[in-house]
Amino acid sequence: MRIDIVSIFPDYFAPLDISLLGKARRRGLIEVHVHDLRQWTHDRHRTVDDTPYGGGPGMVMKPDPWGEALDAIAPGGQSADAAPRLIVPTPSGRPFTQAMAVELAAEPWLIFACGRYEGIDSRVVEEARTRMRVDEVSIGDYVLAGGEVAVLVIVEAVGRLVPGVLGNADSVADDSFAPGSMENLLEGPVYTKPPVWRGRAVPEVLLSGHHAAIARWRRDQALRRTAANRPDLIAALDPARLDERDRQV
Ligand SMILES: N#Cc1ccccc1Cn1ccc2ccc(-c3cc(N)[nH]n3)cc21
Repeated sequence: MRIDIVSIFPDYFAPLDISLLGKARRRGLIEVHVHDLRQWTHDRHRTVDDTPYGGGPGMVMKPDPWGEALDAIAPGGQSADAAPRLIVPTPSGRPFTQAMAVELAAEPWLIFACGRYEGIDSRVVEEARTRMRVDEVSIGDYVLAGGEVAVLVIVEAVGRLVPGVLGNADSVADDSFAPGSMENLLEGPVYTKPPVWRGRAVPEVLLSGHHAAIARWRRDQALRRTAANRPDLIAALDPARLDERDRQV
């Protein structure tokens, strides 16, 4: 997978050189190119923003630098061998979900546009749609100061799904919210050594070696945590998938 990221703060993406994604890059599983948008400005002040038409607070990112950046990064647009998918984080985008992460992990080439100020002139997305697939994506119902943090979130969620990046493929299949998984339940509690820590013992069942009982306990814990923190997910469960024991939890 190739990833291009365009931002006026390229240093935001230093974390992509470490940990899981850093290893994936060194192993050639993911190729990441970070670009400073200002390299496509031509004035002395390297201007990327201007006042909004129609008035209102703040500034808006000018279309010209973005148009030139996307032209330079994806000159072929939708040509056969280079079909990038442009992801534009915005508070007004479609919710980013695990299902979307799975979908994006199958793409050969993603380009991320990191807006700042009050956003990017809307004609940039409009024009990009004429030559590539574009997704405007929100990572949650809160407002960030720009798209960079959202891109780090998306790149991590997508990158870990790229085949070979995670050591143990099974852990991806067990992910909460994994599409096609039995149902959307939150992860239950996890434990490791020591068996007693500051007087707190690991639940006996996890030390029992009784796999059916362990699976049952884990499902109970997942149901309890989901009911407590995400009652909306419980409401969305298919009743047919809940057995008598589940209903008692
Ligand atoms: N746009 C906009 C905007 C609109 C109003 C106020 C502040 C901003 C700041 N901003 C500029 C770029 C940009 C990108 C993504 C987010 C973003 C995503 C999620 N899920 N929350 N925030 C915010 C971004």
